[in-house]
Amino acid sequence: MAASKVLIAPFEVTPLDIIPAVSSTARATFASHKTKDLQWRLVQLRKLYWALDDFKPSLLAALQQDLHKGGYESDFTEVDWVKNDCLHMINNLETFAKTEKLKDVPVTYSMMNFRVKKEPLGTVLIIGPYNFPVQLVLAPLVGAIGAGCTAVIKPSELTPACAMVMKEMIESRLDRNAFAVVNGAVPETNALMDEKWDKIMFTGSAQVGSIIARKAAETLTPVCLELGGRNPAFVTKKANLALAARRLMWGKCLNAGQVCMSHNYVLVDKDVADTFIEFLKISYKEMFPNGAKASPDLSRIVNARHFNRIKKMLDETKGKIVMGGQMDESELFIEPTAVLVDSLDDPMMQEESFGPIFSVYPVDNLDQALNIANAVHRTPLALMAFGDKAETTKILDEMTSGGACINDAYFHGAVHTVPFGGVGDSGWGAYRGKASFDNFTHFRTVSETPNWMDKLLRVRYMPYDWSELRFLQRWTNKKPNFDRQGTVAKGSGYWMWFFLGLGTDGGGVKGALKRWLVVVAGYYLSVYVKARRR
Ligand SMILES: NC(=O)c1ccc[n+]([C@@H]2O[C@H](COP(=O)([O-])OP(=O)(O)OC[C@H]3O[C@@H](n4cnc5c(N)ncnc54)[C@H](O)[C@@H]3O)[C@@H](O)[C@H]2O)c1
Ligand SMILES: CC1=C(/C=C/C(C)=C/C=C/C(C)=C/C=C/C=C(C)/C=C/C=C(C)/C=C/C=C(\C)C=O)C(C)(C)CCC1
Repeated sequence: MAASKVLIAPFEVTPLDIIPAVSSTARATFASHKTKDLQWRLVQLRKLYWALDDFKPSLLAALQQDLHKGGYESDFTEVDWVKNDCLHMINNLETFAKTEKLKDVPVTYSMMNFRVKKEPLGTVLIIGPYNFPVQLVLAPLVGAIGAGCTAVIKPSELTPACAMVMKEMIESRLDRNAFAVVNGAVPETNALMDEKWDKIMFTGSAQVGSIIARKAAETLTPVCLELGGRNPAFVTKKANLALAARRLMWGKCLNAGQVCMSHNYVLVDKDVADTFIEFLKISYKEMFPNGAKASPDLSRIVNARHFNRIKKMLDETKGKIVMGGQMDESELFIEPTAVLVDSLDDPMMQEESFGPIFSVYPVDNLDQALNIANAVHRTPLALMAFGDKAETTKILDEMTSGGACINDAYFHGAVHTVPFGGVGDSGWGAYRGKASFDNFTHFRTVSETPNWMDKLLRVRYMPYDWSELRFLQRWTNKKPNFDRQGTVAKGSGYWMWFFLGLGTDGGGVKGALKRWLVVVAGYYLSVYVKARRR
C-alpha cells in the first residue's frame, strides 16, 4: 500500500495546563453512566474499526516515517491486527459483559442469588511505548471501551507521526468527551500522573514502569504493567535446527527485533552450536537475498539514542560476531547480528537487546542452560523452547516467564485473542481478547437475600444460641477426607469406588471404564474360544 503521499501534522505537545481538563472531562463522562450501556460501547468499537480502516494510509505512512516500518509489517502487526482485535471484542462483548451466576456457593446460601456483575473500573490512563506505537495503545483502548471505561491515551513521543495520526483519528471519530489523546514526553506523563485514574495501563521499560507504579501507589491506583525482559531461547540437540534458526531469525527481524518478547540470547547445545549458526546464516540469506540493508522489510532503529545503546552492546561484547555486524548510523540501520559468547557477564547476556542483535551461548546440557537462564533473569516476559517433548516440558517446568512458545519465536504473543502479560518484574496483569475486557473490569460480587429467608437466618442474629449453631454445623459443615498428616483417608466411599472401578484409583472414571472394557473383551474372547473348541 502506498504510504508516502500522506501528509502528517508535525508533532505538537499537549499544553500542560489543559491536561487536568482532559482528565476531568473523561471522568465526568464516566460519571454520566453513558459508557455502561453496551450499545454505546459497541458503537464506539465499530467507529474505531472503521477509523482504523479509513486512517490506514496515514497510519502506515506514520509507521514508515517513525520506524521505517514497511507496509506489510505495519498492516499485519499493527493496523489490521487491531482491527481484528476490535471485531473480536465487538463479537464477544455481550458474553464477556454478562453477569455470571456464582456456582461455588454452599447449598445453605444457594437461594441468595450470588453472582458477579461486570462493572467498568472508570477512567483509565493508557501509556504506550515506541516499538508498536499503534497496536500497543489501541489494543488496550479496545479493552477499555469494551469494559465501559473512558480513557486518555499517552502515545510515545519517540514515534511522533503515529502519535499525531492517532490523536486526530481518536478525537475525530470516537466520543470526544470519553476518549482523548495527550501527546508529549516526561512532563506531560507526569502531569497526567498527577490526575486521579481508576487504572493505569503502562507498556514500556521496567525502569519507567517502576516510576509509574510508585506514583500510582500514592493514590492506591491499580496498574497493569507490560514491561520488557531478557528472554531466553533454548535449542537442544534434538531440535530441528534449521527450523529453530529460521523461526528465531524471524523473531529477531520482525520490527528489527524491537519486540518485547524476542529472544535476547540462545542457549544452544554445544554439540550443535556450529550447525545452528550455519542455519542462522542460511535463514538470513533466504530472508534478505540482497542483504538486510537493501530490504524494504527490515525496520530501522527508532532513534540515535537507541542505535547507540545497541551499538554499545556490540562494542563492549567479548564475544565473536558470527553473523551480521554491519551498522550505519546515518540510516539507523543495524544488521541482524548473532554474537557467540561464553560468559554470563557479557553485555550481550546482561542487557535487554531490544534490537536485531542476540547472543548464542553454547551449553553442555539442558540443566546448565536452565541454570544460566534462571540466573540471567528469573521472570522474563517470554521464553522459547526448541527440543523434544520431554525437553520442552522440562524447560516449562523449571523456568517461568510471562508467556512461552514451543518450537517457535514468541508466537504465543502474536495472536490478538489470547491473554498476554508478564510475570514478576516483566509485568503485572494481562490483556488481549477476554483478558482485555477483564483488565478494565471490576468483578463485583452481589448477593440478594429474600425476605422469606429471615426465619432460616435466625442463627446469625444476636442473642446467639449455641444450640442453633451446632444444629446448622451438623447439617452443613463438610467433613475432611484427609488426616492430620495430610494423607487422604480411605473411607467407605474410596473402597466402593475401588471395587466398582476394578481396583486402584489410577485413571479416574476413564481408567475404570478401560479396565471394565478389558474385562468384558476378555469375557467375550473366552466365550468365543470355547465355542470354537466345541
Ligand atoms: N510487555 C510489553 O508488552 C512491551 C511491549 C513493548 C515494549 N516493551 C518494553 O518497552 C521498552 C521499550 O519501550 P520505550 O523505550 O518506549 O519505553 P519507555 O519506558 O522509555 O517509555 C514508555 C512510555 O513512558 C513514557 N516515559 C518515559 N520516561 C518516563 C518517565 N521518566 N516518567 C514518566 N513517563 C515516562 C514515555 O513517554 C512513553 O510513553 C522495552 O524495555 C520493551 O521491552 C514492553
Ligand atoms: C493457508 C491456509 C490456512 C493456514 C494458514 C496459516 C497457518 C497461516 C499462518 C500465519 C502466520 C504464521 C502469521 C503470523 C503472524 C504474525 C503476527 C501477526 C505477529 C504479530 C506480532 C505482534 C503482535 C507483536 C507484539 C509485540 C509486543 C507485544 C511487544 O513488543 C488455513 C488453515 C487458515 C486454511 C486456509 C488456507
